Amino acid sequence: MDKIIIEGGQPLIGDIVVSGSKNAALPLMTASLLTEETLSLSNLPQLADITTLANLLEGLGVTLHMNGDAQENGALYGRTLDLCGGGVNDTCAPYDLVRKMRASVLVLGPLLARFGHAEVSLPGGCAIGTRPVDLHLSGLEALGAQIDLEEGYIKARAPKGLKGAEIVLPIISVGATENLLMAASLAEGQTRLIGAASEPEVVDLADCLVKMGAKIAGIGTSELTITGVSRLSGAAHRVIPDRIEAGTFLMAAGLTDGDLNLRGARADHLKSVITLLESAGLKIEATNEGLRARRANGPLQGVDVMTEAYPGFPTDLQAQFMALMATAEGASMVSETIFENRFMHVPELMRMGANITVHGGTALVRGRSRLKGAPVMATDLRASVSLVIAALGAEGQSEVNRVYHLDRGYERVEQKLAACGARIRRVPAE
Ligand SMILES: CC(=O)N[C@H]1[C@@H](OP(=O)(O)OP(=O)(O)OC[C@H]2O[C@@H](n3ccc(=O)[nH]c3=O)[C@H](O)[C@@H]2O)O[C@H](CO)[C@@H](O)[C@@H]1O
Ligand SMILES: C=C(OP(=O)(O)O)C(=O)O
Repeated sequence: MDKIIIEGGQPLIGDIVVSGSKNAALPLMTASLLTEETLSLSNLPQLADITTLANLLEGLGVTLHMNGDAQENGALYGRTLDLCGGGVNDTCAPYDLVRKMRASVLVLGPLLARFGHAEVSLPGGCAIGTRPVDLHLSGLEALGAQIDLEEGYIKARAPKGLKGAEIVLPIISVGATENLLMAASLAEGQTRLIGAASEPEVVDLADCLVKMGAKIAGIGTSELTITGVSRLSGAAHRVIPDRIEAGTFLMAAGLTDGDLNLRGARADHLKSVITLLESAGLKIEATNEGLRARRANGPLQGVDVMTEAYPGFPTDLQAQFMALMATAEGASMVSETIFENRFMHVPELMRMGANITVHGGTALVRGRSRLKGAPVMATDLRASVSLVIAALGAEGQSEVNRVYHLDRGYERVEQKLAACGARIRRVPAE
């Protein structure tokens, strides 16, 4: 397995172009199953998760054609992917592909709505929590689907098609909202989705569905009204910039006492993050190109945070924020309310000298002036990057193992950081 070696202590100074959002791109790709025409997605990041989903869609019969905007070391970036669902001839998403990535479950709604049947492997538990899909399933049942769980597979049928209904989501779920939004777009009649997620990635999907001919009201709010149509068409859509990648680099600027220009970062998607980082002592300015981040003056201060659904502080930035707080003056309470097992970066940060005590879903971080480099193990995507940015600010050398997690969600991360002065290199597996 590849590992990353980092010599810490260099301030990150320079420009970073923010990539297209992984969590927007994945549901958008599954929307190609809703139509026999071509969906063209630009600004697609090059990531392991995108490849996994592309393989899954190709297995179902979607034809894929990739064009790149820029090339580096033979790979294409800022790519445009044309997906044509005209030849879909299989409605089964097998375990081998679904287990690699939970977002695969997003093929369920579109397949069921368009073909009247689908079989999708249950994604199973994963590192950050149990992550059930009960809300996806009960929502589809409300739309008239019959669902059975057999041999680890979700077997869904709607031989007479889906019918609009009122669905109340008791927990805000990004994935359930996306699955139900896609399914309801091709259902007969009107669906009201109450308690819907309003994350920018959900909005991006809804915007694309509207371009494809869907009728959706309330986009960006917690109540979506979808009037089903009998068919959707192709469309061209640009994936939004990755707010989680941008937020990660904002924190990296703070951790290394650097000065970063994040080209393409959208302040409107990062309001709660910017407010929190400013109260911790970062100066974040909107520029013509995106966001500029550096320390305001002096050391960072400990501040408390609680993860929440959008527009609250995102769980996908909790690990990175904890790394930042590990070197702030004073203490910080970090409360994780979305996933029950998302503190796996804690023992690894402690190997670097962080002082953290965990009680249930809350971690008390007592800051110290500097962390020390150490060999650490990446356990999930955001935990991995928290270790990378902690190592960039630490004294001495760190070795981050199991970086395949990082490759799921951060495009060319070593190149982007090295271009801003980081001493970082990847050691490929032997
Ligand atoms: C590919 C993608 O976009 N992943 C993001 C998506 O994941 P994902 O869509 O899986 O996350 P959800 O918003 O669905 O999960 C939120 C909470 O709802 C619970 N839940 C969810 C569905 C369900 O049927 N039953 C249930 O109980 C989950 O266990 C969790 O506690 O949103 C999360 C929350 O912002 C992010 O951390 C992930 O990065
Ligand atoms: C948890 C994440 O992704 P996924 O939902 O695909 O596991 C993430 O992007 O941080």
